Amino acid sequence: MTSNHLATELPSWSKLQQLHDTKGAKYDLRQAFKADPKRFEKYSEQFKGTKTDASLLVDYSKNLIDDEVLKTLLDLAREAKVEEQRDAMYAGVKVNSSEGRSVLHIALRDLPEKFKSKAEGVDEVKPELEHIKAFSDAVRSGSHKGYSGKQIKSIVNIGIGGSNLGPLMVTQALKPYAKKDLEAHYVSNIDGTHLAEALRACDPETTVFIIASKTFTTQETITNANSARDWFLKTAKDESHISKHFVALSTNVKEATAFGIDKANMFKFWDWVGGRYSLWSAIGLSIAIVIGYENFEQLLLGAHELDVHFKEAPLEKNIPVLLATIGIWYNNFFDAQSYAQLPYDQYMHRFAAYFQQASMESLGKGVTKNGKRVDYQTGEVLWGEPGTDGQHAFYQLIHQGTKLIPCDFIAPIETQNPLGKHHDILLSNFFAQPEALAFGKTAEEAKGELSAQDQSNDFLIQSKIFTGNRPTNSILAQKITPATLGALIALYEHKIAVQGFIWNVNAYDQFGVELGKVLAKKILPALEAGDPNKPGDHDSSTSGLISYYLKNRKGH
Ligand SMILES: O=P(O)(O)OC[C@H]1O[C@@H](O)[C@H](O)[C@@H](O)[C@@H]1O
Repeated sequence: MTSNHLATELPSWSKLQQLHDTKGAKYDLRQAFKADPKRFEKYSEQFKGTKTDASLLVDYSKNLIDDEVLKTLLDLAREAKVEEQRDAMYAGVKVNSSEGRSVLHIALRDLPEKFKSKAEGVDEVKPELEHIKAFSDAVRSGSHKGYSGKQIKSIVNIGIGGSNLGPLMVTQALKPYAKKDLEAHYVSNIDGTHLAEALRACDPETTVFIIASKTFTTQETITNANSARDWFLKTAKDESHISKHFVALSTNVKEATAFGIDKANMFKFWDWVGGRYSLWSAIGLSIAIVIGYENFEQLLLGAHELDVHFKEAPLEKNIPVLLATIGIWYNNFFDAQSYAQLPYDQYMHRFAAYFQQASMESLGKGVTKNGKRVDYQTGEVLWGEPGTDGQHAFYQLIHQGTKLIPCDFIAPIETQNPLGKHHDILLSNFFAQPEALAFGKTAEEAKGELSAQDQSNDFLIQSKIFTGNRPTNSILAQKITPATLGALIALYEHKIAVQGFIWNVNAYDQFGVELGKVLAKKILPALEAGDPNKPGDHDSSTSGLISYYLKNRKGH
């Protein structure tokens, strides 16, 4: 299923522009809620797993939308053939056209084999899960021992981008499910500090290194893995001990073998698993080790149930489609420059960082799948920090700044750590912030709060006005369990897919990360040679910086 369109050519695009100009820009949420007491019921959806405890309530009523806007957004989705593109993706059609690959992270979690996706390797998913189960069980139970017979106490996942952010985010978000006597470290940065700090906390006799790299050629990961091996061999001495302490997660068996990893210690996945969608694959091995295979399976099943919802719910009730199209409403018609994910759950502190890669690497594209340059905005700039920390840092700008920043607020109903009044206080903030953003404070109200003397102080009155009409979605999860987290991640993955379908960009390649890598490889020899007078052939700025670095570096 290919589509040829520029989003601006779809009939509903100009209608949305009109709707924005005639009423969207002036939309008043106070009036909208007053006019329709059932607005919350109308503009909210519940998602409940049937075989898992996944449970989400998504309230999108505090958006600058009415029935006509919503209908037109969904018309836009239909005109862009979102449903057909989704079905093609699920079936295994090579929708990643530039790389000639299917996009089948949904197949990794299709444990009930509902979608019958077709691609080479789909039938290997379950045996590979068995492999993950066997290894994670062995590490957790202590039956997998280090070379000197001791039980494994630490794992170090060495990987970057999609081979790091997913497992890191999930193991943090699900920390209450983690095995207590096992430390997990995640090393991604080429900055030696990252590895050095992790190794300081490890003992070579009781550490397993997980080298996670789809391609197994990524400079940071291979360099870190080599340094980890050197560190290990300094104590272990004998290379034959490596097999008990190093495993590889990769699609590239050849490179992993060349690195010295035993076939039995390789966990494979397939080219139809994009790096930023890979936590469900062997890349999730560290998740299975940390929270146990049964919980890992719940994560997969929760995501699968959301996959079923995305596939089967009519667009009007389809949560990823609703969030995606409402996002487009602001991104393309209100010129919103960014979008914030604000989890009110301390364990989810890497959630926005994870979706920064998933969303921005997927949708940061300027050409359509047919090679036409787009004449509209694509990927949202995604950012966020957990509440309430964010409130005391950057919310001022969201409330009263000049930029429109649509936000998603996410919170669990049940906390993992009941502690006095804490959770109610946290949730009171979770409820209050979207309320304040939507309804603001008028000049009259601001004036009413001032002393008689200050009521004529226009600066004070103006400064205390909250314009309101700042849009938010509020997502309440019952509890951040493995299945609910799986569903939540899948929800946002599909939001990305829908936006990609509508903007008609390939959300599954990443050519934009290449150029900098190539230039760094050209620069490295000059740094190694160390002659400040020979920085290489560059512009005066780059040469000047390299020379300055070479002149001033010490202790090299
Ligand atoms: O897993 P690999 O092959 O080492 O790749 C890691 C990351 O490498 C980056 O260059 C890519 O942009 C990411 O998409 C990817 O996740």
